[in-house]
Amino acid sequence: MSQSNDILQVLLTEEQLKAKCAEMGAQITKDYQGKNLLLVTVLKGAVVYLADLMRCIDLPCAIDFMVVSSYGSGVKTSGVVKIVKDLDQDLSGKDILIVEDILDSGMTLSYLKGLLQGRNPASIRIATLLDKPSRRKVDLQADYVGYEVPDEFVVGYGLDYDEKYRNLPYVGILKPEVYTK
Ligand SMILES: O=P(O)(O)OC[C@H]1O[C@H](OP(=O)(O)OP(=O)(O)O)[C@H](O)[C@@H]1O
Ligand code: HPA
Ligand SMILES: [Mg+2]
Repeated sequence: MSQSNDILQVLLTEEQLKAKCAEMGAQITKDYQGKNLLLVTVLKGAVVYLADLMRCIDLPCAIDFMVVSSYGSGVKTSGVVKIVKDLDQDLSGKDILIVEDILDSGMTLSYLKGLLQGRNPASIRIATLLDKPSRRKVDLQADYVGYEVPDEFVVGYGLDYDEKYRNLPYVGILKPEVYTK
């Protein structure tokens, strides 16, 4: 059965996502000239965005990954951010750009930013493809934002519900009956 049957509405098409990566990549390329850029990506959701964004950054840059989880198999944050896998390197002197798929309650990123800040990087910023400001629980803003999304649970382009839908090429609103039944 096609996963598209569970989608209420397509919010962002493949073409829009591609254009946004090009736009954000060009801005990051401008801003990080002469810097020691390290893209820190939060698995698993942000992996699709990273793969597209990094190819639009025309600069030498390294990548590294963390696994952090607070949603488990639900649609609401547990509020407890768990580090499942940490970075493999020292951050001193590096210009860190945290790459995320979505900034929702902000619990994940505020925890992560604080943690990495304590490791003495040269700078630290956040790039998020999606921003859902209506759900924010902590005062946090990203430095680079792709699109603002409404207060709906969205999936696709890396974002999951219960580990499904990550491979949809677009971002769509999940039908509520999928997670209320
Ligand atoms: O702003 P918040 O409310 O903290 O939500 C954002 C986080 O939630 C999702 O991750 P999740 O914990 O579902 O892990 P996943 O990336 O493996 O899907 C998403 O990828 C962000 O990392
Ligand atoms: O809307 C969402 N969709 C998928 N994962 C998420 N993690 C936080 N918000 C969301
Ligand atoms: Mg998730």
